[in-house]
Amino acid sequence: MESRLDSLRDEADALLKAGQETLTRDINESLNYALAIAEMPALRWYLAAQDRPPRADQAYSLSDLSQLSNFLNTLISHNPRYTKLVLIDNQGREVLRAPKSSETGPRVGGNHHAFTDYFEEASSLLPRDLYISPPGRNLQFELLGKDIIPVVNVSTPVFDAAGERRGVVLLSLNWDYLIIALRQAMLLDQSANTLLIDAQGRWLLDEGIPPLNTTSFGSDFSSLSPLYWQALQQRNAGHTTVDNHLLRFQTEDIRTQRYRSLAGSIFSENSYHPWKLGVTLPLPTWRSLIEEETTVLWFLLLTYGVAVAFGIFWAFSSQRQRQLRKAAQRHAYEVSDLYENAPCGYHSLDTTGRVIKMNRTELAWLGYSAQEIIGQLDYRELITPETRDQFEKAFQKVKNNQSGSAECSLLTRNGEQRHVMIQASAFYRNGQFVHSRATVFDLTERKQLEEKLRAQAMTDPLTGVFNRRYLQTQATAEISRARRQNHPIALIAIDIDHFKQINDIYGHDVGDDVLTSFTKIVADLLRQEDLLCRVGGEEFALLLPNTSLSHAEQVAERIRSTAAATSINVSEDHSEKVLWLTASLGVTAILSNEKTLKAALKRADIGLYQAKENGRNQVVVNAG
Ligand SMILES: Nc1nc2c(ncn2[C@@H]2O[C@H](COP(=O)(O)OP(=O)(O)OP(=O)(O)O)[C@@H](O)[C@H]2O)c(=O)[nH]1
Repeated sequence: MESRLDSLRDEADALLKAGQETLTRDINESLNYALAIAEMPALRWYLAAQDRPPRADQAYSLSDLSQLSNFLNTLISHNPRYTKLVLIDNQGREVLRAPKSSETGPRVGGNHHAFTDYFEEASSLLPRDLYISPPGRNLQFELLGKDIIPVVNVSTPVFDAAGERRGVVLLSLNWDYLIIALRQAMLLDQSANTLLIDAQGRWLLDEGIPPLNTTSFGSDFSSLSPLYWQALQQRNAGHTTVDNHLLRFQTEDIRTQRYRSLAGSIFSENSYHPWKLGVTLPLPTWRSLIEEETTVLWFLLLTYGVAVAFGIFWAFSSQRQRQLRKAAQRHAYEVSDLYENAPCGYHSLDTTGRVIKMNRTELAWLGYSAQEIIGQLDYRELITPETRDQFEKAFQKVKNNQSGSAECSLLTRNGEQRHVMIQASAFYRNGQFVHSRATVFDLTERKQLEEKLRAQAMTDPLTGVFNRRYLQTQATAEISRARRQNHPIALIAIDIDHFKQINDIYGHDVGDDVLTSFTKIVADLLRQEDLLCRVGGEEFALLLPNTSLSHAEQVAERIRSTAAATSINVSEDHSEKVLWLTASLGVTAILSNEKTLKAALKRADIGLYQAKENGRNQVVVNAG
């Protein structure tokens, strides 16, 4: 926009300059024309001849004068710039007029030119001085063809060769012709409008300018358009903005400015000068700029398109970036959550074994906070001394960039132990061990389950005492220990008497209750190291480590007597019953040469059989 304004100013300068030159050139030419005519010798002589008859020795004959008249007639008739040429004598009488046939101008007869401004002014001027009348003033209109046109009268005095004043030459300029030339010179741009206003604010052109299109020559422009008038009055020349137009104007005084000829002084009426010559150009708007410059339009459209495309791309890409960022955050959170809250423990140790990282799960197992462990403790301090060796071996392997695993027991803060499996590998960088990466599986529950299963496999589910299988496994160990320690070891076989009757009378469930109660009666009589096992339906075997045969007999007798003296409460069909029962027992010692229980069991069974045979509720020792 700024550059368009600059170029608009340049354009206005150029147009104004063209107008100035046309105006100056045309007026100058007219002035020179008038001077040249006034100095024609034939014309001087012709004027002088008006006062006295020509002498025979005169250089010019009457026919010459006729030729002069024809010459001037032809000159003016063929030059549309002038409407007439008039020679006036010192008395103001018209002595010659061209064109002869012209009916233009006020018909001044007699010496009536004597009272005109052009005659009065020129009559007092020196040779080569000129007078210019204001355009179209008073009687300065002429009928040309069918139009009444304004004229400017240019007059200059005529002197003869002796320097005697002989009259005045009047040349009338066709003002329309002059301003058409002016406007043509300034109409290079269709949107440009020309202004020419005299010092009184009179419009000197034939047409107005928008919006004062109806203005015509002689209108009082100062009151029709005060805005323009005010702007023109403020300075002699310059640029200004009026009514969305750029106005470039210049003060023109044809009496003084740029007049290049042999003329002397130029006179005119002061109140009509100087004129203001100007040009207006509409100020550019964005719309006009775009209309003028389709490239600008395309550029703007392109810029707009690129901006919109970039905006859309940016919106999509930032949305995509947000989605990616969110996905990355979610992923990071999931990874962190997986690490921290996995069902197994994770930790990393530096080369010395110090904990540098540990997840929440393992911290929870151990009962410590991260601050208490990370960077503070050697992992070895968390392992029971019994399993520390296994850890150490595995850790050395890991430091050598191999994978290592160890089953260890961890010591928790509250003194419990957690049996774990640690599997680890190394994080190496540039061939250097940086830290270990270990996964810790808690085997405590599995261990407990294993023990439970093992215990179940060794236990009689009804009575809770050991079963036959356990007796056989454990007996071997006990026998070997007894032999090692040279301690006696004894075995008692126990069988409840007439148990079948209990089942038959009270039912199998009551039989089960009786079995359980009997077991408790026996177990309560035993030491911790004694091993009571249910080896059959109502048969029990009792292994007594560090017990002699005689002592075993005492134990057997105590069992028998207690069982016989202890009532057993059972319920049958919602009624309570009290039962009494007895048991038969066979006692034997495990001999020092026996490695298994087999023979001893047989002996004890024989003793038991004898007890049954002897009437039941008794103890029989079978020493073997
Ligand atoms: N309720 C119950 N009965 C059992 C169980 N195991 C075995 N019995 C029963 O115990 C009874 C054992 O009977 P027998 O071998 O004839 O011996 P008894 O009746 O005790 O006679 P003696 O041993 O000769 O005094 C059988 O009826 C078995 O069915 C058990 O787990 N529960």
